[in-house]
Amino acid sequence: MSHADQSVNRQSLLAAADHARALLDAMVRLDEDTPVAPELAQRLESVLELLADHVQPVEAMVGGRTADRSGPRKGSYRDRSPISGVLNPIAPPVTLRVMDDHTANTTTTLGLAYQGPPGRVHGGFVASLLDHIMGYAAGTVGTWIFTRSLTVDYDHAVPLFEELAISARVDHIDGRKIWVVGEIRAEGSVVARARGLWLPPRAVPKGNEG
Ligand SMILES: CCCCCCCCCC(=O)SCCNC(=O)CCNC(=O)[C@H](O)C(C)(C)COP(=O)(O)OP(=O)(O)OC[C@H]1O[C@@H](n2cnc3c(N)ncnc32)[C@H](O)[C@@H]1OP(=O)(O)O
Repeated sequence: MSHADQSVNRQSLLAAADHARALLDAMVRLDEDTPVAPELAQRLESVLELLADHVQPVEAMVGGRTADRSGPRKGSYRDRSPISGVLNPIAPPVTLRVMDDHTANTTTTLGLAYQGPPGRVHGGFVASLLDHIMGYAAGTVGTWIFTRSLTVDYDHAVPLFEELAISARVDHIDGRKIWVVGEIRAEGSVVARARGLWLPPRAVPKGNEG
C-alpha cells in the first residue's frame, strides 16, 4: 500500500473508531422498548462479518515487540490502549502529553458510557485514568514499568460532560521504586488524587529484549 493510501486508510480507521465510540454512547442511552433493536442487532452482526477475515490473530496483539507471532503486528501498541488508544473505541478521546520533566498530563470529557453514580464518572474508571497517566509519568524514568500499588482519594464527584484535567509527576525515586502522584481537576478544583508505586520488572518481559 502506498503512503498516500496508508494515510487515507488510517483516517478511515480513526473515523471508524469514533463511530464505535458514538455507538457505545448510543447503546447505553437506548430505550429498552426501542423498535430498532432487531435491526440494530442485525446490522452489527453484518459489520462483524465484514471484519471477521481482517482482524489480526490474538497472538500478534499480545506479547512484546518481538513476541512470536505468525506475521508482524501492524499498528502501534499505544493506539490500542483502553485508556488513550485512538483506535480503541473504549478509550475516551484523550491526547497524552508526556514531558521531559517526568510529568504527564491530558484532558478529556467523559460521557454516559463511563457513568458510575448518576452524573458522575465510575470510580474504577477514575482510578484507570490516574493509573494510566501516572504510568506514563513513571515511564519517563524506565521503559518497562508496572503499577505495583495505587491509592486513590475520591475527594469529590468526578463529573461527566465536563472537561477533566489529569496530571501526574514522579514524586521521588528510591532504588528501583518510582513513586508517582497524580490528580484530576474539574473546573480548576481537585476532585481526585492518587499516589502510587511503579516498578520495572526484574527481567525484561519475553519478546522485548531487543
Ligand atoms: C512507557 C509506557 C507507559 C505505559 C503506561 C500504561 C500504564 C499501565 C499500567 C498497568 O496497567 S500495569 C498492569 C498492572 N500491574 C501489574 O500487572 C503488576 C503486577 N506485579 C508484578 O508484576 C510485580 O509485583 C512487579 C514486577 C511490579 C514487582 O515485582 P518485584 O518482585 O520486582 O517486586 P516486589 O513485588 O517484591 O516489590 C518490590 C518492592 O516494592 C515494595 N512495595 C511493594 N508494594 C509496596 C507498597 N504498597 N508500599 C511500599 N512498598 C511497597 C516491596 O516491599 C519491595 O521492597 P524492597 O525491594 O525494598 O524489598
